[in-house]
Amino acid sequence: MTAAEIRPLAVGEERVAFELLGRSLHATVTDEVWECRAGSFPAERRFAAFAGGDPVGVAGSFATRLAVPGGKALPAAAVDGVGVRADHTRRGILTALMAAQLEDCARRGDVVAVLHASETTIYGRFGYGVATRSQALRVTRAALRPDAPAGGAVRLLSTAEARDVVPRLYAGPALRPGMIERPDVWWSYARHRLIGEHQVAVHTGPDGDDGFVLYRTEDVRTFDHPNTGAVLTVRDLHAADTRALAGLWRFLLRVDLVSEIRAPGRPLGDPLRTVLTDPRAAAVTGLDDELWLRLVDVPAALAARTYGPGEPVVVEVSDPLLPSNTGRYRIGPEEVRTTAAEPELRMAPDVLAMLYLGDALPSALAAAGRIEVADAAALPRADTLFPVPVPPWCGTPF
Ligand SMILES: CC(=O)SCCNC(=O)CCNC(=O)[C@H](O)C(C)(C)COP(=O)(O)OP(=O)(O)OC[C@H]1O[C@@H](n2cnc3c(N)ncnc32)[C@H](O)[C@@H]1OP(=O)(O)O
Repeated sequence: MTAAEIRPLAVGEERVAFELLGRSLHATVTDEVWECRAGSFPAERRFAAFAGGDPVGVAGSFATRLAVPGGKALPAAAVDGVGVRADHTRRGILTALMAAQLEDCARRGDVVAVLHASETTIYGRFGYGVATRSQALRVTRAALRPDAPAGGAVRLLSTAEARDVVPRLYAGPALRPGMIERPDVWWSYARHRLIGEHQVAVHTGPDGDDGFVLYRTEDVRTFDHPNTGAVLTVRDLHAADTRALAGLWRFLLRVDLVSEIRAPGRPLGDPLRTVLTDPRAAAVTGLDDELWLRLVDVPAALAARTYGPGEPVVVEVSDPLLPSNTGRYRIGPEEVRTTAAEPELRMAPDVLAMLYLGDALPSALAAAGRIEVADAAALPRADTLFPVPVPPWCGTPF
């Protein structure tokens, strides 16, 4: 238990809370930084811990929607800005903030909460599980196949144009499970940092603008290596289809004086390799957990997604943090309902979250000891119900 007082952040306390957050993340908050960030750090939806009148911990969220398998977009809390002052850590402050925040999310009607974790050992205990993963690509000496989709045009935008065009072009949840809407509060900072600090190119296909990429280049020449090309880093790339994706990569690969393109945070199964003459020219250099998911309203979340064909399974969930989720659910392609039937599989909320967007396979989690199997016949059924054809991916930092 913590001795700190946990309460909603009040209007007027935003900057002092943001400075505390900055210190916990080893960042300095100058007037200039605050000017860029103030719009993305409202008091609303933010909880703080106070000790001796000073804020010593903070955790916030913004309202968004998360795409789930089948095409629905659910009300979601995107959790951000979590930090505890270094002289108050490991006293239960985060635990108290997370409890207050989850209760608040439930009250507001958020069906799920999502976050990106600074460290992977923190959030499982609060019911968050890894629901999407991403890969980092390193592209060198690559060229597109002659039969790769073509025909579109790419143009570079000025920063002012990009601030207007890119938010309208981002299609978000319409594209893929795991993606979220980017509300104004998100764009408020992204307009400064993401757009302001990157080159922005837009792809136009037969039906108009259908993709964009934000990238920056870094001059890595040295005295000993004066002819080394720059490193181009892709920061945000979204394309409506493979034609737009190929068009944007065709453009990137033609930027002069570049020796290497780095593309972190790309989806698993990115079609890039399929349109290159040499798939190995796009090497996978990293595999990361991406979006962490927490089902805030388990029955509503389970009912909102679609499932693969097959017989239902009975899953028992125990959720000490949000006890109304505790129960037995009969999950099948026709319907999801609570049941009194004996459970076939038992799992904690973080494990259900890992299955929910289709990223993890039930039998793999059972083999790892994360799912308690009461009836082994249920596992192959669960393996056909939960997975999805295209790996889920978020693609939005927050
Ligand atoms: C969504 C985001 O914003 S991610 C950014 C998160 N913020 C940061 O990483 C900033 C730097 N770190 C911090 O501010 C703090 O260490 C926090 C917020 C991560 C944790 O805050 P604390 O108040 O110390 O957490 P709290 O005391 O409630 O710990 C709860 C449990 O989690 C464990 N834990 C907390 N942080 C960590 C960590 N970084 N690594 C491993 N375990 C951790 C604690 O040991 C404790 O375990 P126990 O219950 O078995 O004893």
